[in-house]
Parts: sequence; C-alpha cells; structure tokens
Amino acid sequence: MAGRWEDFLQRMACLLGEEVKPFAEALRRSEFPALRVNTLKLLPEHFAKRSPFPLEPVPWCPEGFVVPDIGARPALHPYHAAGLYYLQDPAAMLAGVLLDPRPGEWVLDLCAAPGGKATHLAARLQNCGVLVANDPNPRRVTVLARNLERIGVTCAVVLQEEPARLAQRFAGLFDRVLVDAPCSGEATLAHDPEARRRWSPKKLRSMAAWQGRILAEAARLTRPGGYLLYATCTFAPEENEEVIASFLEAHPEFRLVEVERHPLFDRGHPEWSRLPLPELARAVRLWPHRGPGKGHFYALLQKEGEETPPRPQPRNLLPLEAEKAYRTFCERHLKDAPAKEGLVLWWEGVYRVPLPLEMLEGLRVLRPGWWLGSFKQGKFVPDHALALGIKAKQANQVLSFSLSDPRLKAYLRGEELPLNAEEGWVLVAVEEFPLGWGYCRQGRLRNFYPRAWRLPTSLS
Ligand SMILES: C[S@@+](CC[C@H](N)C(=O)[O-])C[C@H]1O[C@@H](n2cnc3c(N)ncnc32)[C@H](O)[C@@H]1O
Repeated sequence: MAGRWEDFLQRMACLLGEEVKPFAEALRRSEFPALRVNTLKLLPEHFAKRSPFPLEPVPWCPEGFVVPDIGARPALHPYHAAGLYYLQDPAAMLAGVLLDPRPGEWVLDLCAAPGGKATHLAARLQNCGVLVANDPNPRRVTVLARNLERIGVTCAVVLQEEPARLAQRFAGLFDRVLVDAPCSGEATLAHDPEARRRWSPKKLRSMAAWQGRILAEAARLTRPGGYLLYATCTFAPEENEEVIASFLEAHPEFRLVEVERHPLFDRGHPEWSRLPLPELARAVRLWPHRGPGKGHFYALLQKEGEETPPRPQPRNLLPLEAEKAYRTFCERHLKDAPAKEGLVLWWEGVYRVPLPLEMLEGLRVLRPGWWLGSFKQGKFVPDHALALGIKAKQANQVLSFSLSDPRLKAYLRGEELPLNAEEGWVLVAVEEFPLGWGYCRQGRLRNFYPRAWRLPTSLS
C-alpha cells in the first residue's frame, strides 16, 4: 500500500493540512453498505417500514440510506432482485439530486455504466421522458442495461458510443446532461490496488485532458437553457476545479450554478486551480471524513438561452404479425397492454422506444428502448425487462411469495417449481413486487429467471 498511497497523501496534505489524517482514515475504513430506494417501485417511507435492515438517512438524498450493519448483505436479498433499491455510495447519490430531472424531459447520461446515477435519473423522471444511457465500454454497458432492467426503467435507450458521435447526432437536444467522468478514482485508492497502480501525478494531467474533451462534447449536447452536471469521485484539483475553469474559459455560454447547500458540503476551491476563477466556489466537494460516502466533486453548469428543440414522437413500426402476437399475449396474460405507442421490432426483440428509431440509425445500440419480449416463430415471448417494468396487479396470473416462503429462494436459484395453475405465463413476485416470469404447464412452473441474476445454489 505504501509508495503511491504515500505520494497521494502527501499531495492531499498540501491541500488539507492537518485534516489529511481523518481524511486518510476515512478512506481506509470499510464503509457500511448504502442503498437508494427505487421510487419507481415504492416510496422511501414505505420501504423504511418493510426494510429488513436498519437504515440511517443520507443527509442530502431523501431516497438514500446507509445500512449501519456490516453483516447485512442487501445485494443478496430478494428485494434487490425485485429492484426495490440500488446499492450506491452516498456521495454518488447527490448527482440525481443536483441534476434533478423532471418528468417529460430528455436526459443524457454520457458515462453511465454500471448505472448507479442513470437509475436515479430514470426514477426522478418517473419513467416519463427520455433517458439516453451511454457508455463506450462494451463489458460495462451490458451491466448498465441489466441494472436499468432490474430497476424497471422503461424510458431508456442504452448506447455504446463515443461522445463525439453522439454530439454529431443529438446536438442541442438534451434538457439535462450528466458527465460522471472516468477519473483517477482517488476515493477508491485505499481499497483498489489496480487504481493505485494506475495513479500518478502525471496521470492526473492526462485524465484532465480526457475529461475536458468529454465535457466539450457534453456542452454541444446540452440545449440552450439546459443543465450539464460534471462529477468525479476523485480529489485532485487538476481533474476538478481546473477542468471546470478551462471549460468555462472555452465556453462563455455556460455559467456555474450555485446549488442549494447542505452544511456537510464543502465548496469548490478556486485557490487550488491554476485559473482561480472565483465562481469555482459554487462547485460542491464531498469529503469522506465529513459525511457518509467516499467523496465526490460536482459542478452544475447551465447553458445560456432558452430554447426547447422539437421533440419528435416515436411511431409504431411493429410488423403486423409481431403486433398480433404481442396483442394476443397481452390479452391472455395481462390486464392491458403495458405499452401501446412506439412499438418496434429490432432484431428479434419487441421494444417500446421512447424516441423515433431513425434517430438511432448508425449508432451502436444495445437497447433501443424497453424490451417487452421477443418475436419467435410467430409467438411473443415476454422478456425479463417486461416483468420488472410492470406492477403485479397488471398480470392475470401472479405467484407472489412471502419472504419466509422457501420457494422464493428456489425460484431465484432458477429451480422449477410445482404449481397448479392454468397453462401460460405467470408473473412471479415477492410481496407483490415482480421478480420475473415462469411458464406453467402440467403442474410445473418452468423458470425464466435470467441465468445472469440467479442466486448461487450454495445460498439456501
Ligand atoms: C465513474 S464511471 C461512471 C459510473 C456511473 N455513472 C455510475 O453511476 O454507475 C466512468 C465511466 O466512463 C466510461 N468512459 C470511459 N471512457 C469514456 C468516454 N470517452 N466517454 C464516455 N464515457 C467513458 C467508463 O467506461 C466508465 O463506465
């Protein structure tokens, strides 16, 4: 741990003085888990009533809670599988609060994987509007798509693109843009040997140049009057105040916004920047020794002007046969069709897209929208994302387990279960929160819970 860690602390001592000791201790400490309640499924106060874990509120995020029990394993709880919460560092929860998207808006998360902040943005949108969740890393973007599905996000398009390609296509289109930039990750140095190996003062400069380039594309993507939030989980002024100072110098059409302050927020530090613009003090720094979480930097920027571009509506482009199969499924298994507009067939998948499909032409698309199911051999087969995006009361056949029912874990392990019900699709749930599909036939429930999510058989 010595070497780079010591170099890092020495640099931080120049900034923090005596405070570097509690700072270093806080970074070394193992954190309690923290979760953000998924308001697409239930309100924080309702979750608090049923929570199997003790909860302490995160001071700056009404949906956020620390779980002050080191033995709690919220990632393995069935509520996690049902998308009732997302595990997230408390400092990262401030992004959704500061950017604060409103239902109906068009929002872009440019560096979105694995989806902590994107799922928060979708929840604030109440699934109404458009969320473009993008990440150029092919492995990470797959995890992003899965997390959006688990949380029940139905308004998202998932892309795997470079920001410059998005800026060519979507310039001036988004009401709110988040750049949660790739950074040197100093907040994770104490526990991540790989981050320590990569870290060096020289590296901070090259990261800053990279961040500046991403931010410049994000500026093109923001509409006049729109908001752009820059975030990092690192402390180096090179990657924070200095990136914002250079950005403001090159983009006089943006101003730094003064945000509502919590007593635990520190300000940005102009005196740490080579370009000491006084307005840098409007940025927010969260420190790991002053509040929950490992620390973050945020700068909320607004573009001048006031122009909402036309928002083209998606059209139904489902071939007749596929539409018939989808409608037949809905009539038989659901109370009503959960999506009626913007239906498209993309490869074998039936999706509800939140924007016209032509807008995505030529881009690397992982999900053009909410994956309702697949059209195979003339039949509609529902997807996991459909189960997680609806309420149990919308399905005709529901098998809802209590937490103490041993069949619950058996289902999550992927096992087949005995079930006397009508032949057809069954929505499986925990306490009325959907978990996935099963298909009932001849007294057995075939298990369609996705392999990637299944509990290991060693966990009973
Ligand atoms: C700090 S992480 C994002 C975390 C994510 N926002 C969340 O809350 O879960 C930074 C992300 O930036 C992505 N990235 C790397 N290069 C990028 C680029 N040129 N443009 C956009 N994103 C990039 C990485 O793949 C990584 O997933």
